Amino acid sequence: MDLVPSLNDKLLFAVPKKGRLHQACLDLLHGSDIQFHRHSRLDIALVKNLPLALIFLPAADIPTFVGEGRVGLGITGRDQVAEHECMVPPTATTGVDEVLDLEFGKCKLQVQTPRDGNLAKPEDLIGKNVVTSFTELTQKYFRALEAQQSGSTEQTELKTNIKFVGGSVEAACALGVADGIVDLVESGETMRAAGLAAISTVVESSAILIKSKKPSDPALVDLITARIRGVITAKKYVLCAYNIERSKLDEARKITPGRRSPTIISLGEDWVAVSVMVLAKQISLVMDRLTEAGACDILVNKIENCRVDA
Ligand SMILES: Nc1ncnc2c1ncn2[C@@H]1O[C@H](COP(=O)(O)OP(=O)(O)OP(=O)(O)O)[C@@H](O)[C@H]1O
Ligand SMILES: O=P(O)(O)OC[C@H]1O[C@H](OP(=O)(O)OP(=O)(O)O)[C@H](O)[C@@H]1O
Repeated sequence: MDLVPSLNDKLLFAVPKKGRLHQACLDLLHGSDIQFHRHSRLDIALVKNLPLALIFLPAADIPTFVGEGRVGLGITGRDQVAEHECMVPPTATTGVDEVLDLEFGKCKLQVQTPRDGNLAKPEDLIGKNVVTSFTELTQKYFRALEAQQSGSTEQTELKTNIKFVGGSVEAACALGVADGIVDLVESGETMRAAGLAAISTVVESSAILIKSKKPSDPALVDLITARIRGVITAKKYVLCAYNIERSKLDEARKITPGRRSPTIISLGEDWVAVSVMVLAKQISLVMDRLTEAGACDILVNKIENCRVDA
């Protein structure tokens, strides 16, 4: 099946084809009712219910495709955008704009050295071998460090030797290829298992929705952004409902102010029913405090989807 001709009138949306961001992106598309069928081995899928086509690409390549403009929207890590922008600085018409922080894929790009060695500060790596998949950001980082150390603003040749590897970066020190590495850390398990410790952070990252400077269908970009924002917000909040005596309502409102305000329904002269959005990670504490304040019949519901102000 030749899909390419049918892409002409479609907004293209790049999604990581594998790796750490892939499944979370598929869940987000599902939650946003972006319906598609991907044929096996095909990296293009037409969306059934919107004038949109998904392009499955490596996360590292997505800033290039969106930055060039033919692909209007994309999801990748902020680290990948930063790496790309070091290599190809954005102009008025090229490069990408960040639309939304998607609040998954959180990690840090960190300088790491052997735990039992004597390289405790990033300056100790100047003039040594550093291995990474993020060569542009690493060069920028060591260039700044070397300039700071020499006290000169003049650009001289980089003393630190930066080498690229595509994966399993953490093996480089043990194999004698590197004195230190610059790699992503989330839980820190990979780093600790390799006998390494983080000595500095280059950038902090999470998955982001990006768009090109002039997408072919800005209205559709806005619609997809609103849908995705709704799914992200729904995951972050729960809906809490409780009953309370009217005389205790002021205290309860302080505990659950809501995003705009709680919804309050009268249950006769003395009692009210309250319904309010609460941050999911705070709900246990909020329920404890509501109980103390005299609330009863407290119920908590998941929010499947929502449209609320940013
Ligand atoms: N351990 C992690 N925790 C959270 N996010 C991560 C982690 N590792 C990578 N990421 C994010 O996911 C993006 C893609 O990284 P990943 O290593 O999955 O890419 P890949 O190279 O396409 O896949 P693979 O490693 O399977 O070849 C990174 O740029 C980063 O933003
Ligand atoms: O701090 P942690 O939770 O252990 O995660 C960090 C690891 O995750 C990423 O690699 P990934 O497993 O995606 O594979 P890769 O080494 O092939 O890139 C990253 O490059 C680290 O190796």
